[in-house]
Amino acid sequence: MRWVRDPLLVVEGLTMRFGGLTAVRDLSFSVGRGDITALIGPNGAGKTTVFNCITGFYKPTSGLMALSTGGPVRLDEVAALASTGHRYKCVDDQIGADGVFLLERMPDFEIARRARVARTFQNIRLFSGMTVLENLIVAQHTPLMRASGWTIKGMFGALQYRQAEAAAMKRARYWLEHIELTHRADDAAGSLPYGDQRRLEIARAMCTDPVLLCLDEPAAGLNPRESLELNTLLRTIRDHHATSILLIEHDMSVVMEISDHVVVLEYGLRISDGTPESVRNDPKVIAAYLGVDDDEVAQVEAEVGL
Ligand SMILES: Nc1ncnc2c1ncn2[C@@H]1O[C@H](COP(=O)(O)OP(=O)(O)OP(=O)(O)O)[C@@H](O)[C@H]1O
Repeated sequence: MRWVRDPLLVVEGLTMRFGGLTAVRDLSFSVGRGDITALIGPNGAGKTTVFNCITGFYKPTSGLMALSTGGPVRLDEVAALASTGHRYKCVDDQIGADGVFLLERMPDFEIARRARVARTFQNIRLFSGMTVLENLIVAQHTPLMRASGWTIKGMFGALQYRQAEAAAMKRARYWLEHIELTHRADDAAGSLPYGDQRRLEIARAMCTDPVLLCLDEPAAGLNPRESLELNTLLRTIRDHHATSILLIEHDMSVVMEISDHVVVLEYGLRISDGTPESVRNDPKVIAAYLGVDDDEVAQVEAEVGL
């Protein structure tokens, strides 16, 4: 169980209130380094709110979210850092350097750049008028701008900038091949079929070289063939890259097929946490899903093989 042995992210006592509504209540769970972790639960359980807290879109009401890129999160180290009042501690101050990051204290752009957490949204947010390849290059804007010395070196074609540009192109081409869209590189992203756009979004997020990739319902709206392609892509990311995946997903066949670890929420509370097998046989989880519409019950039972 990597989420115990080698946690990349530890969430402790996370609470998020919107006025009188508590969307997430004292939630604790870990994400194992190298795992695919699924966050599941009925509609309104608080899954997207958790994502929004981890990625800095919301500032949580209370709680701790510690991410460690160099080795397992150690709570003594986290407590020592928290007591200093700092947001993170890196090996050196370079962006991208390994370190410990207190996400609840960091703004969203710093979470993306320094802690290297990338995300996708429930609705597709590609630059639809740009080409497929341009979408992958734009994702690498920050390292390119840094190498350009914020335009001057870029304008004069400095070696450092040309090297960064070549590296960005190489990475974009690598991901294009992995999502099998090399032949569509010069087409507008908005002209791709839905499933291809979903995979392009994931490839774009991977171009930022994240340690944690947060995917909000990546299988939503996909047909069975596209779902299989998505599973293959996510397994490739897990098995061949130093990127752990945290996903929200309603499609139980995807969750049970590819997850190493499943965390179940209901009304903002964690009701189950473990391997896919243990979670799908957990009476609390079955009851939570039985609490939804009858047709959804039948669908979930069929998908988890009950
Ligand atoms: N910005 C907000 N302001 C007020 N209430 C919010 C806000 N965001 C979420 N909520 C509420 O918090 C609760 C949890 O919502 P959330 O979107 O996190 O659930 P979810 O599990 O992701 O649901 P779904 O599966 O339907 O996407 C809901 O009652 C929702 O209405």
